[in-house]
Amino acid sequence: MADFNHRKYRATPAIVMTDRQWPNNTISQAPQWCSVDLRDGNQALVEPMTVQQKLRMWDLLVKLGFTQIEVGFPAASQPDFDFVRALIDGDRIPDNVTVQVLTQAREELIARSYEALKGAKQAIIHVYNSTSPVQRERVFGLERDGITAIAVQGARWVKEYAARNPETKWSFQYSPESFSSTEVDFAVEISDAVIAEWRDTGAPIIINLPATVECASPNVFADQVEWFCRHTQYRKDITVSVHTHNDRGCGVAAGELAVMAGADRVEGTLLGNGERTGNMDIVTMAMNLYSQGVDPKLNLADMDEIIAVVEHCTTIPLHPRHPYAGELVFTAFSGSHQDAIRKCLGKQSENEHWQVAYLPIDPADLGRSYEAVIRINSQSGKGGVSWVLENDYGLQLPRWLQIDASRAVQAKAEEIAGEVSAKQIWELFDEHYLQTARDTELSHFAISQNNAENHGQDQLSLSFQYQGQEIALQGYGDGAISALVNAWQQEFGDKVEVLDYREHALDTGTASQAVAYVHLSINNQRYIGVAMHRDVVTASLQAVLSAASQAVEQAKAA
Ligand SMILES: CC(=O)SCCNC(=O)CCNC(=O)[C@H](O)C(C)(C)COP(=O)(O)OP(=O)(O)OC[C@H]1O[C@@H](n2cnc3c(N)ncnc32)[C@H](O)[C@@H]1OP(=O)(O)O
Ligand SMILES: CC(C)C(=O)C(=O)O
Ligand SMILES: [Mg+2]
Repeated sequence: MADFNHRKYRATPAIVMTDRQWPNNTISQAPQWCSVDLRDGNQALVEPMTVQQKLRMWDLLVKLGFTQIEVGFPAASQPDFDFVRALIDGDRIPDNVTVQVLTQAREELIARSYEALKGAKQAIIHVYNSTSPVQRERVFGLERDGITAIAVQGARWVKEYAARNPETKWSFQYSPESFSSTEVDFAVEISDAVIAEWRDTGAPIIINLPATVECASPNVFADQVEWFCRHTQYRKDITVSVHTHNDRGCGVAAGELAVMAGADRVEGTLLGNGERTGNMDIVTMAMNLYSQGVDPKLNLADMDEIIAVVEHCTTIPLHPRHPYAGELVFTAFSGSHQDAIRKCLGKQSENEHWQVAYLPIDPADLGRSYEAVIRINSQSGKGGVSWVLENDYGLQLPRWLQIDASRAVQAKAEEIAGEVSAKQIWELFDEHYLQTARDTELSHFAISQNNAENHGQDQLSLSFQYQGQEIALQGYGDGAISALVNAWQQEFGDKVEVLDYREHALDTGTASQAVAYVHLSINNQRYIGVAMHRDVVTASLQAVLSAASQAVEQAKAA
């Protein structure tokens, strides 16, 4: 039995700050994005990406509009080194894109990183060392001063090697790794020491604050970032970047709150691949901005391509409920959700803001079709069933028919304990309504329109097939349906009342058809008839016969 004991843990200390500003801020523009798919994402894979896979990911990142891309840790392995060379030697880096590489603060690794970047037009050298108490005490066995000395020495090497490679426009980036677990005053102190080392070079400086391990709620991270921004001596001279992980499931929230707290730049990966539970998911954060009317400055419209490339490169399948991208995220099974979506979509016009219940964004923006939005199982109601019949088969069911049809579909869903496809819904509709119409097929009819001989009414004569017999009827009425109802009453002695009648044209693609729906009360019992025909009067008469014949069947069975 595992020792499941919460007393083994303690709370991450909160930041003492009574005048925090970030909760009052909103995000009105996208931060700078830096993709770390090819480094942090890659280092978390069971099988790191091959050069071919990296190139495919690279091409996608460039296409999406990333202008800063961390391409690897070239001093760590030959494939990482070769990939950076492939980008530079293959002239694959567009002028507006800056590559970034990561290195520890060790001279041989820094030297190798510069070697990898030789010939790049512009590049960011990203150096890090770890700063939290656990890292200081248990991993490095050093006091704050010793840890600061590693960072400053690393910064000095970075500066020196940059000076030896002046053909490249360099930017310098420092990460106090494990920032989220580091005392804020020390994070500021060590970062300021690094900045002081770099300031005289004139190179752009990025200080990247990582939640290497997410160990507190996102508001605490936002406090740490705000505290950092307010206490560094060099706020105006630097770009403040954040790099969050998702250990508590709040990587995106922490990224967003950090931007509210002053971060200019956000590092993350597409769909959140990365160490342990992943890096902060740039797709989700960018789409969150998009859904608030903020230009995310990334073009994520071809979501299916993004998923295909990420799955190919990471060999990790996407969760079907992954925000914005998963197969099920724009799908509603619940009846009341389907009903609300159908009503809202019917009222949504092109030139207004999106106002559709249960759909935070328009699925069409990401190349998703509306057909996939509403899917039917036992949780679905009449709204969903009518949506499918309308969208896929062009039927605009009246409300009483929606209710009746959804009962049949519900029964089927319960029987199969699963999803009922659009095709199955159509088959049920056909079996329940259209088959009865075929069983009472109209052979011929003739109407003579109202004239004096007919007492100002229409005269109808018709015959139809019923169980191998040809049955003939004749009657008068105000229109064909009324004449048929009167004829039926007269012939069979039933009390028949038309409760409702609808018809509409149905574009089947090849030829235009009409569909008629009739709701009859026969001897105080309700019956539904539906029929299709290219002639609307034929469809109406057929629908009445279909409904009436059910009363006959029921009387026989009683
Ligand atoms: C949170 C992050 O994602 S950080 C990035 C992590 N990514 C990776 O580590 C992937 C790439 N790294 C690697 O492949 C390897 O670590 C290499 C090739 C770079 C280096 O490998 P090695 O030299 O064998 O050693 P290793 O990484 O284990 O380094 C440990 C040594 O470096 C020191 N060290 C670790 N990090 C740093 C750092 N950022 N700066 C300076 N020294 C460091 C350690 O104190 C330790 O020193 P010791 O040998 O004197 O005890
Ligand atoms: C190297 C740093 C930025 C990192 O990946 C982390 O701390 O998570
Ligand atoms: Mg990381």
